Amino acid sequence: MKLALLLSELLDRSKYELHSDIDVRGIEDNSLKVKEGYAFVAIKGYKMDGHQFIEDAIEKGASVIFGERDLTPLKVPYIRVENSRKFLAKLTGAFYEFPYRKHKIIGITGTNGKTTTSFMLKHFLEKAGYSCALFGSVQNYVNGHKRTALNTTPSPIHLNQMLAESKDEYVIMEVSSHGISQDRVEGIYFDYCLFTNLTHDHLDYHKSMEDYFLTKAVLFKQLKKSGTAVINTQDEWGDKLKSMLDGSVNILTFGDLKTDDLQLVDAFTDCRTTALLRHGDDIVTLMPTLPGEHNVYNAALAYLTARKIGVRKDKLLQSLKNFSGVPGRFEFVESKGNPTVIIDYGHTPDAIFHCLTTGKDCGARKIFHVFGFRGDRDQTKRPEMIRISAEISDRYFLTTDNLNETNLEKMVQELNILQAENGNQKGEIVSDRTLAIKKAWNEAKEGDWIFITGKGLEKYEELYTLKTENDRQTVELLINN
Ligand SMILES: CC(=O)N[C@H]1[C@@H](OP(=O)(O)OP(=O)(O)OC[C@H]2O[C@@H](n3ccc(=O)[nH]c3=O)[C@H](O)[C@@H]2O)O[C@H](CO)[C@@H](O)[C@@H]1O[C@H](C)C(=O)N[C@@H](C)C(=O)N[C@H](CCC(=O)O)C(=O)O
Ligand SMILES: Nc1ncnc2c1ncn2[C@@H]1O[C@H](COP(=O)(O)OP(=O)(O)OP(=O)(O)O)[C@@H](O)[C@H]1O
Repeated sequence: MKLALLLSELLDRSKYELHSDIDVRGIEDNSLKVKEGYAFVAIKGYKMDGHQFIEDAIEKGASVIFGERDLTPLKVPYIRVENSRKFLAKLTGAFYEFPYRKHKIIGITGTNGKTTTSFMLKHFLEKAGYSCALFGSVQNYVNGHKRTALNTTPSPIHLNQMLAESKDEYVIMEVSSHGISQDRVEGIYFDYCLFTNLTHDHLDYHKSMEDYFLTKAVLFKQLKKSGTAVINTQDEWGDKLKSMLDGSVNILTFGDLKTDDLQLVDAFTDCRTTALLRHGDDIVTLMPTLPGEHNVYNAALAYLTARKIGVRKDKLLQSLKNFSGVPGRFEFVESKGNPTVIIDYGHTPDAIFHCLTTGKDCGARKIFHVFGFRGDRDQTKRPEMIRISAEISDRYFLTTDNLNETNLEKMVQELNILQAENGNQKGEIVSDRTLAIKKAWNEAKEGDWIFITGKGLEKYEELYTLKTENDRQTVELLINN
């Protein structure tokens, strides 16, 4: 594509008219991936500064460079832009001819429940006959095919590539706060934006809950004029979001007040929570196949959105019965005569609270809990997670999750301090995750429930004693021995 055409909607003509005829064959922000004729956008990142790799990009064949710094003339044209991240997203959108415009776009944000709500909504829409792409943390789905997901919200290059390839009528995407703050969805306008909840997480990145909230709120500024915000107002931040948006966009709310569009009237909590809801003048009984009141909230948001899209109530209730769950979210591993094991991705205080409480509601005799913390990630949530586990479970094992840049000795030292300050005598530190699971397995009896939280079905990144690849495989090994 000629540079002039590519930039016509993005920059003032004076910035590029001398180079209008340059042919741009692709776009990259990673010099290692640049090919002949590509545009390279230099981004100042968290670890590195892309401006350092400009020469590298030129050597690989870049035909034009964009960046934020004033630079001495280069071998190829250099165009300075205000904000490289925003520009990369807009440039990629233009390169793929604004592919979001071909689809109905649904963005889901919030601390917990994005993946579950997105899977439920995809299921609802597909059962109603719509084709549906999904971009999220478990996997991406495009034109009915699965692809590996590297980030919850893909980079703008990957995102626009997938939007361009997708022939799906609807595209559902999980939008993380990192994705929003790094402008990965810049230039994309949404038909629906959903807000699940906001609780303690990512305060290593956002510094305060207010800052975290304001980042999430940015997504709702990208609603189309005809778009709708679907908000869980039971959550205090959801309520705040509603007040912030009131009068500026269409809003639908799920909550426990008469003024809510979908009102939670009652919830009967046993293993499969049944919820009685009022939708306008209609009474709806939701019974998600996934246990827990939190999954009623997820199902309610998906239901409200699908109804607004036009799917009939009876179709939705019928398809909810066939929902087969989400990989690694309250995933049962059951075997005769053994304890029940639940593998769950929960890695926030609120998530483990909901998970363990659901175990109690399901009639677990004793609750065993195996969990750890990601190295280099929000350390302020750790004490609360231990306090919740110590209060609800009968026995808990603190172990390792992905260590990232932290070394094992340092993590174990931290676990010891955290346990001494926040735990109780029910807790024990077993740093090898597979051995922690084994210990829980050996102590628990039939009728007890073992919760292994934090990783879902993610692959282990550390080397452990049992040579398994994830929590599920570890449990299966123990069952079969
Ligand atoms: C801290 C963080 O979020 N980093 C994200 C960010 O990377 P960055 O821009 O800071 O990259 P950097 O390594 O500093 O490099 C700067 C620039 O130099 C370029 N470079 C680098 C080396 C080189 O040789 N040549 C070169 O050109 C890089 O391509 C980049 O453009 O932008 C990248 C592209 O969009 C992301 O892939 C990357 O996500 C990393 C991998 C990550 O793990 N992020 C996590 C925290 C994240 O985003 N998580 C959320 C979900 C959170 C949740 O809900 O749990 C998500 O949406 O996935
Ligand atoms: N509505 C909810 N409220 C509180 N906790 C929830 C809710 N939904 C799910 N959870 C818990 O959070 C965990 C992660 O759920 P899910 O993957 O759906 O959320 P997510 O927002 O995609 O998370 P992440 O951003 O970490 O990928 C679940 O395994 C469960 O323990």
